[in-house]
Amino acid sequence: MTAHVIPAKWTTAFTPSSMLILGVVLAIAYAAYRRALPKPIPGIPYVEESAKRLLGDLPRIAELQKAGKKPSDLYFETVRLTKSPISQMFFLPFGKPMVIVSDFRETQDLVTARSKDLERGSYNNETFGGVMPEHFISMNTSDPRFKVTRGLTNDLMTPRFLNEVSAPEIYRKMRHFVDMWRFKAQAADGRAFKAYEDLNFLSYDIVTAAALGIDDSESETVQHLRSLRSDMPPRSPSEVPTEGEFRFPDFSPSDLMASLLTLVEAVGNSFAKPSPKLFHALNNLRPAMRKAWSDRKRILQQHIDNASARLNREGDNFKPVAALDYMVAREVSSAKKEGRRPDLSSRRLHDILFVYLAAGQDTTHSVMTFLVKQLGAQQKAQSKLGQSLRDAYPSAAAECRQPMLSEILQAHVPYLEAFIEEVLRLNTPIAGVSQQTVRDTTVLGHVIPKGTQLLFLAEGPSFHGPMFPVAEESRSESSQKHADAMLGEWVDGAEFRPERWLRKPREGGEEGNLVFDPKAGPFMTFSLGPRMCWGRRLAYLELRLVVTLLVWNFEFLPIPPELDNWDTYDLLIHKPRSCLVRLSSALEA
Ligand code: HEM
Repeated sequence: MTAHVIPAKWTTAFTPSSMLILGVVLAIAYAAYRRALPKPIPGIPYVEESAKRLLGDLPRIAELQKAGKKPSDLYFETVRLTKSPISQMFFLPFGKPMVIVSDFRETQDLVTARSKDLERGSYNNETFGGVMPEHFISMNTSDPRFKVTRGLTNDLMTPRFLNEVSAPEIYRKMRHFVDMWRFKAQAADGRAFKAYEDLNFLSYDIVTAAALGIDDSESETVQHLRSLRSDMPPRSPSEVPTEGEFRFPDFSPSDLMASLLTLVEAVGNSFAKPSPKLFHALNNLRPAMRKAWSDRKRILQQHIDNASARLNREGDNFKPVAALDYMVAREVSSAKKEGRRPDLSSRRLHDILFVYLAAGQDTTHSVMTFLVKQLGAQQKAQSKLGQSLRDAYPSAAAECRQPMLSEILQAHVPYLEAFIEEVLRLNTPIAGVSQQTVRDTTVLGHVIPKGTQLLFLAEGPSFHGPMFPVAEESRSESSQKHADAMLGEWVDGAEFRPERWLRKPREGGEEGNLVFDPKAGPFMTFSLGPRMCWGRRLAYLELRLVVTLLVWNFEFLPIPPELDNWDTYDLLIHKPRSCLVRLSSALEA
C-alpha cells in the first residue's frame, strides 16, 4: 500500500489560520451579496424573482425587448403583474427601490398639493445634466440656480410673446409644409407615403423658427421641397406603382438638426443606464458626439452673434422675432444696468437655447406623428373636425383661401382642442415622470423613505381604463379633503373619443354650444405641479396651427390594413414605428 501523501504546500495552505481567513472572506462576501440584493419597502408589491437577483428588474427589459416590446413597457408590465396602484422595482445592487404610482388621484395630490415632499432628484438631474447642465431642467427646485435660470426664460411663454413673436414664424413654416405635402400628395396620387421624417423636419423648422428665428432659406421643409422638385425624375404612368407605399427620395438633415438629434438620443440612451453620469462621461468621447457638440456650439453662437449685430444696428427699433432675440436683448440690457460687458457666449445661454430646441422638437414630433395617424384612422372625427373648422372660418371657406393667422389666434374651436387633447391623452409621448422624496412620505398608506425615486405613470389605469380600487382612508388628508375636485379615471379610456373633453357651458349655455373642458378627466401628458412642462403653451399653439392647416388643406384617407401598424418604440419619447399618410385635397372636395 502506498501512503497518501499531502503536498507540503497544501498542508501550509490549510492551516487553521488560513481556513479562518477564508471563512471570514466568504462570510464577508456573502454578507455583501445579501446587502446588495434588493431591499423591498415592506407592504408594496413587486415582481418576486426580481427581488432575488442583484440587478433586480433590469434583466426583464431584455426579455421584453426580445418579445418586441419597448423598455418603458417594463413599468406597465410590473403594474399588470402586481395588479396594484403602487408597486416597486429594483435596478442597482445596494440601490433603493423605485416606486411606481399608477393612480392619477394620488399622483395629482402628490405633485401638486404635496409637492414640497418631492424634488426633481439626482437621477433626472444626471440624465439631463450630461447634455444641458446649465438649464433648469437639470436642477432641483431648491437649487438657487433654478430660480435664476427659470426667471430668465419666463417671458418666452407668455401668451403675448407667443402670439406676437412665435406664432407668425410658426404659421409661415406651416404654410411651406402644406406646399410640400401638396406636391407629395399629387405625386403619390392616392397612395400612402412616409410622414415620419417630414414631420420631424416640420417640428424642427417650427421650433428653430420660434427659438432662433430662421428665415425660409434655412427651413428644412423649403429645402426638402426644392430638392424633391429638382431630383424627382418624371415617371411615365406605367412606372408608378398602383398600390403599396409611394417612396420619395430621402432628404438629409442640416448640421444643427443632426447635432440636435444626436444629443437628444444621448439623453434618451442615458435613461436606461444604471449611472447616467458615467454613461455621459464615456459617451461624450465618441467622435459622433464630439462633432455634435462642436456643431451645436458653432451654430448657436452664429445665431447669437447675428442677433447681437442686429440689436446693435437697430438699437431702439430692435424687434425680437424669436426667443433668442429676446434673450440677447435682455442680457445686453442687464449688463448695461450692472455696468459689465454682456456675456453672449455663456454656457447658460447656449443651454437655454438648446433645451428650447431639444425639448420642443422631439415631443411635438411624436404628437404630430400620432395626430396624422389618428386623422387617418378616425374618419368620423376627422369630418367633424373639418366641419368645425369651416364653421369657425366662414369667410375663409367662402373665399376658398387659407384661414389667416389673426383669425386662428382669435377663434375658439372646441372640437379642435378636444381632438388634440384626445391624441395627447391616448398617445402621450412620455410614459411617466419621476421625482424623488425629500423626506419620509406616505403614499397610498405606505411610508416611502426619504431619497426614493417615485415614478408617476401618465398611461395605463386611470388614463386608459379603470383605476385599481383604493380604500379612501389610505389616501392622504389633502386628497380626502379635496376628493370632489380630484379627477379619478377614464373608464372607457382605451377609446378615441374627443367628445370626452367637451361639456355644456356652466351657466345658461345653449344646447349644442359645447365648450372645451381641459379638466374633464385624468391627463398627465405635460406633468403637473411646479415642474410641469415649461413649453406647453407653445406646444398647444403649434398643434392648433398644424392641425388647422393640415385639416383645412387635406383629407386624410384610411391607411390600407396591410400597411398600417400602431407599434411604438421609445428612448425617452414614444414614437410610432410606422407613420404613413394617404392624402387627397380637402379644398377640391
Ligand atoms: C406636446 C409636446 C410636449 C410634451 C408632451 C411635453 C411634456 C413634458 C413633460 C411631461 C415634462 C416633465 C418632465 C419631467 O418631469 O421629467 C416636460 C418638461 C419640460 N418641457 Fe415639455 N413637453 C412638450 C413640449 C415642450 C416644448 C415645445 C418646450 C419648449 C420649447 C418644452 C420644454 C420643457 C422644459 C424646459 C421642461 C422642464 C421643466 C422643468 O424642469 O421644470 N416642452 N415637458
